[in-house]
Order: sequence, then structure tokens, then C-alpha cells
Amino acid sequence: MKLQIEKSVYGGAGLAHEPEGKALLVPFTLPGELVEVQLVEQKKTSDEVLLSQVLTASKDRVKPTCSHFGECGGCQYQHAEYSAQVKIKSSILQQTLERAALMALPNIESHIGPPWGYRNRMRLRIEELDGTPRVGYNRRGTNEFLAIRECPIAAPILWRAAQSLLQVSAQTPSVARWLINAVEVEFFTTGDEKKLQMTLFVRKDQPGLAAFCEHLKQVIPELAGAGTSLLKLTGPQRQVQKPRPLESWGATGLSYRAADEDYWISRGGFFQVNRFLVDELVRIVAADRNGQLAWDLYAGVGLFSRALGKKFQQVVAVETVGADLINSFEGPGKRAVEATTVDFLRHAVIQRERPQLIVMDPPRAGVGADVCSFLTRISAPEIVYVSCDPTTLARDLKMLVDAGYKLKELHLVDLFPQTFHLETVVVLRK
Ligand SMILES: C[S@@+](CC[C@H](N)C(=O)[O-])C[C@H]1O[C@@H](n2cnc3c(N)ncnc32)[C@H](O)[C@@H]1O
Repeated sequence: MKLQIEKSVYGGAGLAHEPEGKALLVPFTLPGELVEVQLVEQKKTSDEVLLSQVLTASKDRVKPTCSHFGECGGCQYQHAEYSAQVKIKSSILQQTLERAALMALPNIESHIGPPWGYRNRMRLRIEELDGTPRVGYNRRGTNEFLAIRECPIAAPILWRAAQSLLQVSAQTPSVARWLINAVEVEFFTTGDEKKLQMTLFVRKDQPGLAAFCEHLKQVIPELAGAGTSLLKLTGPQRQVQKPRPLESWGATGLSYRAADEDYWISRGGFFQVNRFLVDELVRIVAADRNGQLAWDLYAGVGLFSRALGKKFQQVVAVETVGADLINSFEGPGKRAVEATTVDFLRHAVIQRERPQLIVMDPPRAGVGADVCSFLTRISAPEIVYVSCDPTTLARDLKMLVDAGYKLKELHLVDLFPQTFHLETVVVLRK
């Protein structure tokens, strides 16, 4: 069947319509392309199809850089020239907000960095193939293991570390026996690639991490610390339990330099994943804002709190996983609170607290109705909302706009080139 691709939609696929009007999503296509597709499965709302041939290619189509593109579940846009990827994300953001009846939107300002080698964190599966451990990702749309030979969106040291892991295991039988128990490995590096942390997710507790790391450090001297975590894999979802930390070797975290500050990030702790755009993100959020009191909700290790602390007399940082934040965000005018945002706001409403600025950077689920309801009661003059999911962002913004906030700035910060993921910063004012 021949189809004309109308536009790209969130998730990475192109949207087309069958002659009878049924919508179809065609992965790895671009707006305006004429394509030939093969029906895989008929479904109620949108049939599943496979791209068999591009008949008329978009001028933005390029040869994918990675040999695993298409098979691997990680990237969706390597077939598009980078500036076209940004345009596609910008139009998806605009349409998602408009669909939520958010009108009179400000122009979307795009912020970009180098589109390759940007990830400071990489998590790989480990599987034994023909008696040899291999590393890989999930095959696209499945839980099947796909062994990989490269990952060009990751900082080079991360892939070098993964190769070193396999090399050490190939050369040392005792290491190979030890590694067989590991199901996943995560590497995290500083922005300058000088230090590296490793977490091995294992099926069962087993001693020997220190010996293993001493071998590995000879090949990858940047390794500063490592740990094992117990991961229970059962059922189709693979991971059903929160990993439980077991052994530790070397440093327990990394000191990460960003936005003129040093942040301590404990092994496994959250930090923004794009090593080239952290400073820009902080600059957009803090901008030239200043005043008496600011709140940083969903604060992580205090990335925005520290920048705000230079301009506001008081900053309150709120985070559920608060250990790193509490240890580092201290001193006059700085308060770290280990709590959920909703609990913090409930208390703040009773105390009648009202900051000049609220920054919030929630996980993908967004802030939700309860938080929006407290925010409208607190009625801070300015809110800066940092979001990694345009759908939940649109839902939350609608509630805030209905309560009297106006959208003043829209920034697309492309933290995840080659993938469909979309980071937005929205400035709202009363
Ligand atoms: C997207 S990260 C942002 C972190 C930080 N703003 C940064 O840029 O590094 C979201 C953070 O929210 C925290 N979090 C998740 N649910 C929360 C909740 N209900 N209340 C407060 N913090 C929460 C997570 O632990 C995580 O650190």
C-alpha cells in the first residue's frame, strides 16, 4: 500500500491515512514522504505497518550514523538531518499544547548542542551468547536482547567502558564466571569524561566486586567507583522490584562540574543526561530572575536551587530522594526539604507562604491535579515548568492557565537528539 506521510507524531513515527480514512503510524518516515508499507496487523484504531520502501524521500532524509538504527529501541530519528529533528519536535510540542486548548502560544525558542556523544549515562543489558557475555539494548518494541557494537549518542568513554568490561571478562576466566551473574550494567560519567561510576545489576548476591574492579581499572583508569545492586527480573515487564544496593567499591558517587558548581551525585542518583546542555538549561531556568523567596520543586541534587541561591535571598529545595541535596544545599538562605511536592505545598498553604518564583521539574508523569490546585491557591507571580513529557505538560498547563496564569515563554531544549524525547521549559506569569 502507498501512503503519503502527513506529519511526525510524538513517539517518532509518521502519520498517514488509508484511503478509507483510517490513521496509520509509519516508523522511520518523514513529513511529505511517499512510502510503500506492508500491513503487519489490523487494529481497531490504527493498523500496525512496516515501512518497505521510501518512494519519494524528504530532502531532510540522511543515512543513519549507527549500524543498529531501526533494530534498536533507543533512537527514532537518525534518518532525519539534525535541524529537521528539532523542527519536528517543535511542531509536535506546538500541536500537543494546542490540542489541550492552550491558545496564543509564545514562539518556541529552540536550544541545541552537539547531537552525538552527548549522553553521560548508559544502561546496557548483559547476556551470554554462545558462551560469551555480550552487552546490548532491547530490540525495538520488544523485550528481546539486541547485542550492540556501538552507541554513538553516548559519551565515548561509556562505550569504551562497556568494551573494557567484555575484554576483561574474555581474558580472565574468574571474571567471566563472576559477570555471568550480572543482568545489566549502568555507567555514568562526568561531563569531561574524566571520572566514571559503574553499577552492576545482579541476579543474586555474590562477593568479588573489588577483585573485578581492580582488573577493570587497569583497562579503564577513569573508573572511580562501582557497586552491585540486586535486580529481580520476573514477568513480561522484566523489572518488578526496586534494585537493592549490595557491595560497593571505591568512591560512592561522582563530583560533576556544571553551571559553575560542583554537584555530588551518589551512584544511581538523578542528573540531567545531556552533558553539553546542562549549563544552558540552568541559564534558561535561572535567567535574570531574582527576589526574596524561590522554591525549587523536584530539585534532584539542587541543579537549579544553587543557581537561584545566587540571586534570591531564600531558596527552598524540595526532593523525595533528598540525601545528596541535604548534604550539599546548606548555608544562609538555603533550605533543603525531603518531602513530596504535594506534602510540601499542603503545609505551605496552611502557613500562607508565597514565593516570587516556583521552579518545578517533575518526572514524566508531570505535577498532576493536586499540585496544580495548591499552586493556584499559592498564586506565585512566576512559575518555571521544566518538563520531559509534552502530554502531561499540556494537561498541567491547561489547569494553570484556567486558573489565571499566562504562558510567557516556551523553550525546547533538545536534551535527547536522535530520539523522540522532548524537553520543554515554560515560563508562566500571573
Ligand atoms: C526530572 S528530575 C529533576 C531533578 C532536578 N531538577 C535536576 O534538574 O537535576 C525529577 C526529580 O523529582 C524527584 N521526585 C519524584 N517524585 C517527586 C515528588 N512527588 N516530590 C518531589 N520530588 C519528586 C525525583 O527523585 C527526581 O530527582
